Amino acid sequence: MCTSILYSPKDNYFGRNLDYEIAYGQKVVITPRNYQLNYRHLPTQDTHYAMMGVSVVANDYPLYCDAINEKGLGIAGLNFTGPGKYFAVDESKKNVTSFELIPYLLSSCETIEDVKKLLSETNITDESFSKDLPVTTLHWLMGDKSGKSIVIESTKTGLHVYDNPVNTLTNNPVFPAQVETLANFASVSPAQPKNTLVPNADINLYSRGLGTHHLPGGTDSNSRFIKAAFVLAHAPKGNDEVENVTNFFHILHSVEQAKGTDEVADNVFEFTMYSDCMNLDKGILYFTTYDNNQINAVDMNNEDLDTSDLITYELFKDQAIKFEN
Ligand SMILES: C[C@H](CCC(=O)NCCS(=O)(=O)O)[C@H]1CC[C@H]2[C@@H]3[C@H](O)C[C@@H]4C[C@H](O)CC[C@]4(C)[C@H]3C[C@H](O)[C@]12C
Repeated sequence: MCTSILYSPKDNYFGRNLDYEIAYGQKVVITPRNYQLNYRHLPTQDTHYAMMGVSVVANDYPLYCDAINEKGLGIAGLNFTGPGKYFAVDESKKNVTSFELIPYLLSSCETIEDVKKLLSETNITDESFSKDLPVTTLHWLMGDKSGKSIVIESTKTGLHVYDNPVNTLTNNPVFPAQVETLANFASVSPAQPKNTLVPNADINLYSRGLGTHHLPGGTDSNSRFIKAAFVLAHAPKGNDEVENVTNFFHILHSVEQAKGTDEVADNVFEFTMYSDCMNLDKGILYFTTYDNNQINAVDMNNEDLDTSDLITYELFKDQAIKFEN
């Protein structure tokens, strides 16, 4: 399972938990403006917006899991097995494979309005990158500097783009059905509840936090959707970068998966491999990983973005415990 959010206290922060059981050797990857972007069905782009995110690099191609561009547009791909469906090439549309979608959108769009326009003439095709890296069915959360986000879903009924009122995305079911379930938890609150159950009885509110008693805590995607939407909606808005990056990771870590809690096959467990937080306004990617709680960062503006080769940084690191004695 995965969870992605857009948090906008002042600057806008976009990112995700990547929960899975298979590591693909992801790195932090910057694609500079003059890296040649090739597509299966579209013309090569010799120059485009620079982008940065978490990616697998295969045959010198950036296979992004999530990324932002230099204009402050962010995107994350999350598993969407079941409802998700890609199509054969459609000559009346711009055809883009699912693994090209992130560079395709980030290379030329500045806002989610630009994305909506481009997607209205786009078909996502069902071709794989290679035999070893087959097609994965995803849906995507995208956010920009306006503080608004959209969800992109390609299903058997076609390509859909939904405005996202809660700036949160997890996995199944389809996004409109996910949003509908929020109603079941509408009374969840950070405040202590009023006794409307048996108003005449004197009910002892025996614990703090009883307003969240019905908040789901499971690792399933609907539970994480509700919980992340709640924690995000009530997150404080800090004044400085460190405070807001810290808040961001607390929101994501409220739905992270500890090893041993989500069994996907006999004795195989999904867990939160990494969490990232990308400042859309400043072009900085912060990250933590399962084995390293330290917040690490890469600032794309500290690189020469007018170059043509991919720039990579290690993502998975060892734990760094600071002994005090
Ligand atoms: C597994 C990841 C999604 C995590 C997630 O949503 N987990 C929930 C699992 S489930 O619902 O409970 O089954 C997805 C997100 C982005 C995906 C990667 C990106 O799409 C980039 C390439 C695309 C290639 O086609 C396959 C390898 C790959 C490198 C993908 C591997 C894998 O499918 C990733 C890493």
